[in-house]
Amino acid sequence: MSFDISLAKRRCDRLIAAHVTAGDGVTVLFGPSGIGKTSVLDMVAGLLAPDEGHVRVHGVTLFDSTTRTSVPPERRRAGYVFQDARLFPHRRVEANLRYGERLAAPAERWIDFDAVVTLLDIGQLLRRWPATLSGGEARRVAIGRALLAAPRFLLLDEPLSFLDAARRDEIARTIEDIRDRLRLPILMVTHDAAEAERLATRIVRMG
Ligand SMILES: Nc1ncnc2c1ncn2[C@@H]1O[C@H](COP(=O)(O)OP(=O)(O)OP(=O)(O)O)[C@@H](O)[C@H]1O
Repeated sequence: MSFDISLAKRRCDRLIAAHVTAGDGVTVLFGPSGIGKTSVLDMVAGLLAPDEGHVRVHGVTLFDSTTRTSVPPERRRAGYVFQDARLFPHRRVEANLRYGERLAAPAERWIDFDAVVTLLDIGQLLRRWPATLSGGEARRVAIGRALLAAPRFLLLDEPLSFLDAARRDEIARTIEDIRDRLRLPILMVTHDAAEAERLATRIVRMG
């Protein structure tokens, strides 16, 4: 089982709850804006504390309220790609990627710099500053930085939002490549039904 997640949290008078049991591939959390999809990714990553529940990935417990287990975020081996890329603005693309690489213990690395650059087709961007990148380019670099940190799973928050049709297709193909070639389990959030249909191995509806 890739993901075994059951979480609940009260936030601003809203009860956020998610139940996911999923094998390999892309698991899409689908639901309307404000239902708590990003909050669920934050809880899986360890950035937000659930009120109760558990998070297990590949059988490893990352959080369990009954045993008061909570693995710190930096030890969860999550590759979290935020909706707004969050590249370091004062580092060139290559330095952003190298930052991810340095987060991975050498023994845990399963993909190297050149393979990531090829997979994401970002070789021509390495000397550029983040401020000069298009939305789609910035997102590809953010995915690359996440992969270089040797994650055991990826968390993608609205990876196709705010892009034109051609760029959306590009990122969608990248996600399909990661799903099919790297075989990395992906938990992805979207409120777009077509996006969910295209990429999902399974869809978990919230709300
Ligand atoms: N930092 C915060 N502090 C308190 N409440 C928050 C915070 N961030 C989000 N919320 C609330 O938690 C609820 C879920 O928000 P969340 O962003 O997880 O939803 P979402 O489904 O991802 O929405 P969207 O698709 O608009 O990003 C909302 O009611 C929101 O107002």
